[in-house]
Amino acid sequence: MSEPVVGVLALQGAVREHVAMLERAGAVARPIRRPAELSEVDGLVLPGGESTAMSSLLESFELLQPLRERIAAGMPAFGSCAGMILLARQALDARPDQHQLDGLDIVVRRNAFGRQVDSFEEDVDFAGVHGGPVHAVFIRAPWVEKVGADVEVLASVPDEQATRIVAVRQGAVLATAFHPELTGDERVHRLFVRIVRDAST
Ligand SMILES: NC(=O)CC[C@H](N)C(=O)O
Repeated sequence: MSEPVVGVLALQGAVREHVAMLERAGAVARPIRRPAELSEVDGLVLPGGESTAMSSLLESFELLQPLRERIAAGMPAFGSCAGMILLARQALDARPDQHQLDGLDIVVRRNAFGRQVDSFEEDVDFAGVHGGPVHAVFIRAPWVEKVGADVEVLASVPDEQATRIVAVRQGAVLATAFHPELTGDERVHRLFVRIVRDAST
């Protein structure tokens, strides 16, 4: 297939950075705000930002249902930070009315590292990404507290109490608690573009 078309949910958050990284990773990237635009992409990135705000914007832009349906039908999706929270089946420490897209059989905890440190950076080994560890930028990041049987853990970091899961994949859905779009290293985006290509052929 030629270059896959990958949307970036553009309601709020780090949209431009993802667009730039996707283009470097060999995709045609498009900001997405309307259901009609969503139907034209082969995959979608849900950026970091604020999951509570994004959740209510998804509803007011009438994207919540179409997005749930496309993800359930197998559209590849990649969520970073707030995007990971939205893709999860359940989010702890979230507002009770926050919407979940249910694309990943995981339970995440919002702002989980935030109790000790708001933001930090760390080099993490990332399964499926070759050429050395990925420099991970965490900004009021969630961690993954529970994973279902079909979920692959791709990266973890040590915390004061335990090792915390910070990157996962289930089928064509990928998520990181950190922001690979902020580092100039497009290897995680390349992995996602490969997932999109494989799903479309
Ligand atoms: N950098 C981020 O995306 C932070 C996520 C934010 N803490 C939230 O709950 O949505």
